[in-house]
Formats: sequence, C-alpha cells, structure tokens
Amino acid sequence: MNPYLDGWSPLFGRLTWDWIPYHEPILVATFAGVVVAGLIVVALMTKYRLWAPLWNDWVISIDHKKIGIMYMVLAFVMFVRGFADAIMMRAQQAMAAGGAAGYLPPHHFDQVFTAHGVIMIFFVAMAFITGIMNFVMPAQIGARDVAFPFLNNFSFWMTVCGAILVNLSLFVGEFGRVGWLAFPPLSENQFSYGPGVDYYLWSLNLAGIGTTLSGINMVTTILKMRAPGMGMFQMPVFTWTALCANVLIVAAFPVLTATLTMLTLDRYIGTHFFTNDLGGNAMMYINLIWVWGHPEVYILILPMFGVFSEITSTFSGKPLFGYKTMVWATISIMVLSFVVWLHHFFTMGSGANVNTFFGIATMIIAVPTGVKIFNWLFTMYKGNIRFEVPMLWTIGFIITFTIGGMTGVMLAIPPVDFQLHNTLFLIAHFHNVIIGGVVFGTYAAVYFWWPKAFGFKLMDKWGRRSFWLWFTGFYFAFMPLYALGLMGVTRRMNSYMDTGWQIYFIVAAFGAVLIALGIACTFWGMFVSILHRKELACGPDPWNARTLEWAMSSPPAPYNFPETIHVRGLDEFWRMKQEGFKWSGHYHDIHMPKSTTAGVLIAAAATVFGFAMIWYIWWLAIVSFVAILAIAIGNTFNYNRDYYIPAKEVAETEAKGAAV
Ligand code: HEA
Ligand code: HEM
Ligand SMILES: [Cu+2]
Repeated sequence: MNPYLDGWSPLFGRLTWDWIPYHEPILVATFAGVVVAGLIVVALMTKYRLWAPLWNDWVISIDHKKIGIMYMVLAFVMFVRGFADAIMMRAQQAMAAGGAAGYLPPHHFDQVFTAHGVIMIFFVAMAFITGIMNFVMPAQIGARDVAFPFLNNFSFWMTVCGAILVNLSLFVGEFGRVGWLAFPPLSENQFSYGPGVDYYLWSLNLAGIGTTLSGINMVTTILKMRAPGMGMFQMPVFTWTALCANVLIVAAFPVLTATLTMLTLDRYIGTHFFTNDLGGNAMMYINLIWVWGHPEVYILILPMFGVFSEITSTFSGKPLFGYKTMVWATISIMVLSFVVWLHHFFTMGSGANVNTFFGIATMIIAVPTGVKIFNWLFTMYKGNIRFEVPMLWTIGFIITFTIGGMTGVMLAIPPVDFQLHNTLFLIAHFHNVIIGGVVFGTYAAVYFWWPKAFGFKLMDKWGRRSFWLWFTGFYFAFMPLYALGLMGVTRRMNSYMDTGWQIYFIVAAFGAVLIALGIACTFWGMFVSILHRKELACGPDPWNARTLEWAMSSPPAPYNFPETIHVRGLDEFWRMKQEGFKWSGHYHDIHMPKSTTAGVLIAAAATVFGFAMIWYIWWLAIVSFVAILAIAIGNTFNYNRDYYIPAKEVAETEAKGAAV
C-alpha cells in the first residue's frame, strides 16, 4: 500500500488541505510577510508604471549585461532566504542543549538544513558566478554579446523556475529532509514519501537544464567570439577561469541530471537503480553525485579566482604576476577536480589503496592553488596598492581561503577523515572556503563592476562596514565549529545532551548576527548609493583598470563597443590608454539580436510542469508539457529576430556617453 497516495484525486493529484501548513505559526507568519511585501512591490510598480519597462527592458531581454544583473538580483534574493535558514539553525543549536528541545521540531529542522544547502549552492553561489560571468566575460573579450543570446535568457528563466519551486515548497507541502545531496535509500519513496524530495528533484533538474545550456553558451562564446587578435593566451585571467568553470559545467552537470533522473525514476515508476532489491546499489548514487559534486565546488571557486586576479592587478597598478602559471594552475585544477571525488566518502569502505590514491590526488590540488595564492601576493609585492573596497575583500579572501584550504588538506588524509567526516569540522571547512572564496569574491566583484553597470560607485563607507562585519562575523561563526568538530560533534544535529558544547554554539550564533549586520550594511549601502547616485557618478574607467570591459561607456550601450577592437596582447585596454585611447568615430550600423518572450514563457510552463509532477497532477503535467513544446516549436517560426542600430545613433550614444 502506498501511504503517499492517500487522498489522491484526478483533479488535484495528492495535493490536499493537509499539505498547506496553516497550523505552523512560523510559516504562516512568513507567508503573511511575503504577501505583504509582495503587495507593496506590486503597488509601487503600478504607481510608478514600471510593469512595461520591467517586461520589455529586462524580462525578455537577451542582453548579456541585463541577464547578468538579473542573475545577481535572483542570487541576492535567494541569499536572504538561505541566510534566514542559517539564522534559524544557529538559533536552534544555541538553545537546544542538555535535553532542551529548542523551537524547531526535527522534521522542520531537517527541511531547514536541506533547503539552506540547496539554495545556497544552486541558487545563490551558482547564480552569483553565472551573473558575474554573464556581465563581464563577453565584454572582456571585446564581444557584443554571448554566442546564443536567446538561449541565455532561457537559461536564466529556467534557473528562476527551479528557485520558484524550492520557495513554493515552503507554503505548499514540504521540502526534502534528506540533506543537500539527497542520498538514497533515505531519499527513496519508502523512507521519504512526501513531496519534499520531489520538489528537490524537479527544481534541480529543471534549473540544471538552464545551467547546462548556459555552460555550452559560454564555452562557445569564449572559443568563437573573441575580438580579432585575441589568442587564447591573450585572454584576461577572468575569462580563462570562466572558460574552465564552464567546461566543468558542461562535463559535470549532465552527470547530475542523469543521477537525479534515475532517482526520479526510482520514485515515480518503481525502478531500482539505488535500492538493494532487484540489483540496485545505493553506493552508485554516492559515487555519481560526487562525480558531479566535487567539480561543482571548483565551478564555484574558479571564476572567483579570476575576479581576484583582475582586482589584485588593478589595485596594485601592475600586470598580474605569473599570467601563464595562473592559466596553467586553473587548467590543472579543472582536470584534477575530476579525480578526487572519493574523498567525500573515505569512510565507506573502498579500502586503503583506493583511499590513498584519492587522498594524494586531493592534496595535489593544493599545489596549483598555492601557485595562485603566491601569484596574487607577488602581484601586490612592491605594488602601489590602493586599499579600495574590492581590494579589502580580496585580502580578506587570501587570508580566509588559505585557512579553509588547509583544513581541506587535513580532511584529505584518510585516517584524519575517519575522525572528522560529517562532523562540524567539515561544515567549518567548506563554509571557510565558500564564504572566504565565493561570497567574498561576489562582494569584491559587485563593488568592482558596479560602476561599470550603473555609472556610479557604491558608497565607500558602507562597503567598509560591510566588509569588517562579514570578516569578523565569519570567524566568530565558524571557528567554534572547528573546535566542536574536533570534539566529535556531528553535523545536522537538532539537539544535544552535552551542555559543555553550548557556549560554542552561542558564539557561532553571535557570529551569524554580525554577518547579518554585514549583509544589512551592503543592502543599505546600495540603497543610499542609489539615492546619491549623482554625487557618486564616475567615468567609464573609475579604477584605472586593465581589461576591455572598461573601454565601454558606463552604463554600457546595448552594443557594448561602438567599433571592433583589434587586440595586440594582454592588458589591451591598458595599452590603449597609454596610447591615448579614443574611438575613431567612423561608425557602422550594428547588427543586434531582438528580445523574445519565448524563454520566459517556456520557463513558466516548465514551472507548472514541475509543480504538476511533484503533486502527481497528471492532466496538468500533460497540458503544461504540450505548452512547452508548442511555445518552443512556435518560436522557430519567429523570423523577426534581429535589427540594426544605425551608425548615426551609435555616434549620438557615444557622444553622450563620453560626456559622463
Ligand atoms: C568552494 C568550495 C570548496 C573548495 C574550493 C574546496 C577545496 C578543498 N576541499 Fe573541500 N569541500 C567543499 C567545498 C570546497 N572545498 C564542500 C561543500 C564539502 C562538503 C560537502 C558535504 O559533505 O556536504 C567539502 C568537503 C571536503 C572533503 C570531504 C570531507 C569529508 O566529507 O569528510 C575533503 C577531503 O579531502 C575536502 C578537501 C578539500 C581540499 C584539499 C581543497 C583544496 O582545493 C584546497 C586548496 C587550497 C589550499 C591548500 C590553500 C592555499 C594553498 C597554499 C597557501 C599552498 C600551501 C599549502 C599546502 C602545501 C597545504 N573538502
Ligand atoms: C552566511 C552565513 C552562513 C551561515 C551562518 C551558515 C550556517 C550553516 C549551518 C548552521 C549549517 C548546518 C550545519 C549542520 O549540519 O549542523 C549549514 C549547512 C550548510 N551550508 Fe551554510 N551557512 C552560511 C552560508 C552558506 C553559504 C554561502 C553556502 C554555499 C554557497 C552554504 C552551504 C551550506 C551547505 C551545502 C550546507 C550543508 C547542508 C546539509 O547538511 O545538507 N552555507 N550552514
Ligand atoms: Cu570534494
């Protein structure tokens, strides 16, 4: 008998009133908050007549810069959600000592850490790197856009589709209680029969389509769309790291898709890929998910290495030290990241020889990473360093990431890992590299490229406050976890008996409060900077930077560059400035792609499809699937895909841009 089919009806599938959590005060209050905030936004948008510009200039836009900014907005919104989950866990663990139950019952706590992990990795960190790569990379290689602009818009909306499904699970049904990687057999129907794991599977698989397509798009862009003269070894380092990260996406994400699809088949049609009966094997899932999962963490960090490289050389006023070694280090990390996955399950019985191989392979990654750290230090050495906000984040990164990397190397020693696996030491390790690397990198990038995107700088004062709160907050929040881990405290604990641990959890909660203040300072800083944008206005090259994106006007025109740039070497823009850079003024008509609604419409239908599949509403699944096909096929008949910006208009725009 299937308990999860209780109450199934043809019209609503297994969605019944029991699945609406109106009896949970926390969720009802959250829901009320979301509704009120939503209504305020809708009212303001209507009052200021912003719906049409939002739709025409943003939602259906295929401009890589706008799509990049939309990814950043999505990521920041999801970051608030993911951080709220983190605060809830910190509060729970600070309270639930010595037999106290705290305020979150286990079934809720388990959803919170699962949602936190999934949101932070897939919809925050991935969205941040994709946003930054979208905004910066095409401009850095002197291109007008990515190779497949429409696909780019579609990829973005598929990511939004996944994010919507995850957030929907908060108010309709539940989310998985299986951890961010949903290991079977726990995630099989037998043990998780609610819609929680199905929300997980459909949101990640639908968003994954977007990620894979975006990876293909960016690899193609970098290989085929570089400005004339820009050979591979004349590409800026950020572009190199973007290339390697996207090659990893193209290679690894299909594995994730296949793995999640097999689990979906287990759950929906009763196959046995990952159960012991009928020849399945749960270890297969563990292997496959980490074959994707380990490269995934380098997908997140590589673009950030690129960000820090650009910032270090710009603010040290020097070319990057060791460009070639930086590129080769990036390539080695890319290759090595595929031969270390087993370090995530040293304890699962592969034997000493296998563990040794994977342990050593893991440690070898410390070498190219160390090369990078020293290259940044040597770039700064004897440089004329300007301690602007992006540089503060960069120095914070070098210190913090090195500590996190070192604890990673400790975990790579199998006998040590037998002690520390799945303890809070592991949790501390990866927050140490992810926050120190990916989050600090995002902040550095936002402060660095904001003036390019909007034509004015972010206020220095709030940037500095945000940095110091984040930096100290991080150490308070995560250093206690190393200590707890060494004492044997395991991850994912709702409550514990030993009251001696409580003080560490309280310190960690205090750190999370400092981080909350740091986040608040950033948002407040953005808000007041927007209000004061006139005073903060700056020219196209406010940091005296070195790469081509700074040759565009700020904010950039839709076509990026009024004329084609002929690249002669590294740091081309620097050289152009030495030679007294000016556009020739002989402009031609510029061929541009047109916005299209198909991307957002397909993604909307896909969201409905995902929802229908999660709740077993078969008729709706069929209708929405047909809608997806119809829109996609209909779009192939759209021949109205491009237009020309006349040379005269280009000249006018440039004349205006130059006056800023
Ligand atoms: C951005 C993300 C990111 C990054 C960059 C890394 C980087 C590294 N990680 Fe980490 N890791 C994660 C995210 C990340 N990790 C996550 C999310 C998990 C857990 C998931 C889960 O279970 O839920 C995890 C788990 C994890 C494990 C599994 C532990 C366990 O489950 O028990 C191990 C074990 O080997 C490991 C090792 C390493 C190593 C060796 C590096 C190296 O790349 C670090 C290299 C850097 C340095 C070493 C510092 C700089 C170098 C120098 C200054 C040179 C000199 C240094 C030496 C000679 C040592 N990581
Ligand atoms: C900003 C401050 C953050 C805080 C305070 C925080 C806090 C936490 C806590 C308390 C846990 C649960 C630990 C446990 O198992 O007992 C956790 C798990 C996790 N966090 Fe964070 N986190 C933060 C940011 C991030 C970011 C930026 C990412 C990734 C981009 C991230 C990814 C994860 C993942 C993947 C897990 C594991 C979830 C699981 O066990 O399934 N976190 N975090
Ligand atoms: Cu790993």
